[in-house]
Amino acid sequence: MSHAFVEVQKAAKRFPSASKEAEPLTVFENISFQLEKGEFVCIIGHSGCGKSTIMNALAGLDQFSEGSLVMENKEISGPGLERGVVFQNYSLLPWLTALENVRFGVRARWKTWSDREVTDHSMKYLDMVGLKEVVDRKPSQLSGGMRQRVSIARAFATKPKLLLLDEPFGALDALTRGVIQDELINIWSQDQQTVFMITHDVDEAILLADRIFLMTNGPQARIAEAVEIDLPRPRQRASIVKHPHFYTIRNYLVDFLVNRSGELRTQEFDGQGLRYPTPVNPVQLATAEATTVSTPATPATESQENLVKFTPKEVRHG
Ligand SMILES: Nc1ncnc2c1ncn2[C@@H]1O[C@H](COP(=O)(O)OP(=O)(O)OP(=O)(O)O)[C@@H](O)[C@H]1O
Repeated sequence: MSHAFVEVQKAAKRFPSASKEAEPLTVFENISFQLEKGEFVCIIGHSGCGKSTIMNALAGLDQFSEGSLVMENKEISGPGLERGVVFQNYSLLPWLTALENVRFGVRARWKTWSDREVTDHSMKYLDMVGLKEVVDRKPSQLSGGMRQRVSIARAFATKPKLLLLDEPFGALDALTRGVIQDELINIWSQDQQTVFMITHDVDEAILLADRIFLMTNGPQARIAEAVEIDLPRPRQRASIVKHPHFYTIRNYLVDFLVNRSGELRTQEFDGQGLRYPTPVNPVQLATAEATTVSTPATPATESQENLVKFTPKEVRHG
């Protein structure tokens, strides 16, 4: 029996090809990972590698072709209120106001609550995302950022044990995105839900995540590594870039996406051991002595010198 909150083992997804003669499309295979309770995990990888397919399976909206998926030792076989999803396109009910959209989710979750309790609880979360003044507006009367906030408020208000975020800020401008990221951190730090989030934004992943899963390119994609983000919390967007590890981690992630996500596809992987990079002191790297120093000797810069100063280290055997 697993002690992990969520456990995926040897998962694969195959789609039949258009012609009968051709092989089915294997989007990904041999994917195994665990999520610990209260953990914030981001997953990044190039378009088409199967991130949304994994998320849909976690949400219970789709199934793997092979492998197992359990949450608290129970197989996930369909959608459930213990899992909340926020999609990029908000998915609000257009005929309901912001408040009614949130109330809808809260009412479904707590059927015995009075109307007052449902409203108060919904208002609390709308207030948290800064929408107290516009709760009576319908989605068409709200900006994109406001709609996404309603969607986040609705998901968090139902207090799902597992929150699934599929590029929730993808359509937002940089300023709004930053504000909502801060709100997400605030709510998550209060409620300590487990969050699994897809993003294409490396900086966003570093700001938010405890671990970042790196997916190789599809087809036959897999999770190649899990990068542990050891930057202290609470993290602030403005100051996180000054941390000596920030650019080291960032460069490592960018290097993976630009240079390694394609090459790694052909390498053998047993689906069990996930790896994270241990920052290596560039000076000691030159002497080939130590392999685990947590802080680079020189202040981090965005220069090429800082690229890939890591030695992967095996962790988490499932
Ligand atoms: N119903 C389907 N039938 C056939 N192929 C599909 C189906 N659904 C998804 N795919 C394929 O599966 C692959 C993975 O899709 P998915 O949306 O999970 O990728 P992704 O990593 O989330 O991409 P993006 O970052 O662009 O959102 C893609 O090549 C897609 O074309």
